[in-house]
Amino acid sequence: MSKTAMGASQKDFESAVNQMKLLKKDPGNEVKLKLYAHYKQATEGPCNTPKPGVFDLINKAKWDAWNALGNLPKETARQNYVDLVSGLSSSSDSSSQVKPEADRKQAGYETLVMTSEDGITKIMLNRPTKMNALTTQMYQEIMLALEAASKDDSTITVLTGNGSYFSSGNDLTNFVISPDELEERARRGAILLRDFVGCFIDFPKPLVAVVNGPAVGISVTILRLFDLVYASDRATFHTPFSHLGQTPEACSSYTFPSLMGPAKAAEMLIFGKKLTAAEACARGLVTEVFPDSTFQKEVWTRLKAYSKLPRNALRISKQMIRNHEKEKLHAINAEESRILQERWQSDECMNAIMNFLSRKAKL
Ligand SMILES: CCCC/C=C/CC(=O)SCCNC(=O)CCNC(=O)[C@H](O)C(C)(C)COP(=O)(O)OP(=O)(O)OC[C@H]1O[C@@H](n2cnc3c(N)ncnc32)[C@H](O)[C@@H]1OP(=O)(O)O
Repeated sequence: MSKTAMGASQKDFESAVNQMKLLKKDPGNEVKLKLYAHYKQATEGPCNTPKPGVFDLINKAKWDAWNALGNLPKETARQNYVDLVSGLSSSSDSSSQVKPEADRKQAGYETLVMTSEDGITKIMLNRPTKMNALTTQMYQEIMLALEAASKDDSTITVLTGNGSYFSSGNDLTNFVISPDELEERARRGAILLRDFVGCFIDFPKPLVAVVNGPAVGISVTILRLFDLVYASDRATFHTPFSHLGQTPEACSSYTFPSLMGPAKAAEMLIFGKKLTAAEACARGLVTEVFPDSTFQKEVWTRLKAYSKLPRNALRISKQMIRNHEKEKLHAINAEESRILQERWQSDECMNAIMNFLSRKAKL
């Protein structure tokens, strides 16, 4: 089965299983349980063995982890297992099997492609088979990439997506955890979210979103923290937070009403109305919409011209526009992250995510 059609192939999976055997550093119990659960789900399907007794602690923890995956499809479990091992291998010295040159991403990023050319640093989300859904690793890599871009000698920084989507938002498998991990994971998720959004609030240079296709969730709300948002006319903008038992993030509870008025913001953030690119442009979320057939050519020509403008003048002007709001945005970001930490532990949220994972619900 090809990787493009169904995520990780059986060969990728077997290679990940072999890679695990070579791992020298113990990844810790939490990760080992997650690997175990996804391995069992990928090879045997949903957990249907009797629950071990309460004193059989190790086997009970393993059973809980596997059982928590519910009806997660085998293919998804296989892909998650491969993603997990790939994350471990990249941070371990046993990642001895160096990838072939052509396959290696620049500067050690696993989930992004980062390039710098003509005064423009481009950060491209690179999980096209998963619609660029944002994993924990990806949030971390984006923060690292932004940090590097803020210090390099480029004039403009661009975020875009590889493939048909800009991004489908938070990777819902981030929530695939056993119930006893939930509180701690929600706490860590809130810190990750606050730090991630904080990097955008503080980013010192002109930041441009090249929205190549549909955007969902946090990949929409974060756009108001960019200086320019160029969208293909194929792009859509969807924030289905209530459907997921969740609430707005990336300061959108403040920035969207101030941008488009509370009534239009409510339509998106409370009721999950999906906007076309033209509608998003009319509401001020998008700077300009281009026909998909000429999108890349027109946008990059424009950006290359902008990148020749005096670097410091651009940076200082951006900071003058943004500095008034910065403190307020950080406070809102902290509050939204705190509220989401609670939401992620709610039945409403867990049910919505299990429905997506078991393919009962899609946007
Ligand atoms: C720590 C910080 C937390 C910040 C919180 C942010 C909140 C949000 O971002 S909420 C938004 C969450 N996103 C979603 O609810 C989108 C869920 N995805 C979908 O509804 C659909 O996948 C789609 C409408 C985006 C695309 O549908 P389509 O039929 O075209 O393609 P699929 O076959 O569904 O997708 C291909 C492949 O990609 C996987 N995938 C896509 N999006 C996600 C996602 N957000 N999380 C996890 N996985 C996703 C999908 O499962 C498919 O995988 P398989 O091929 O392995 O089945």
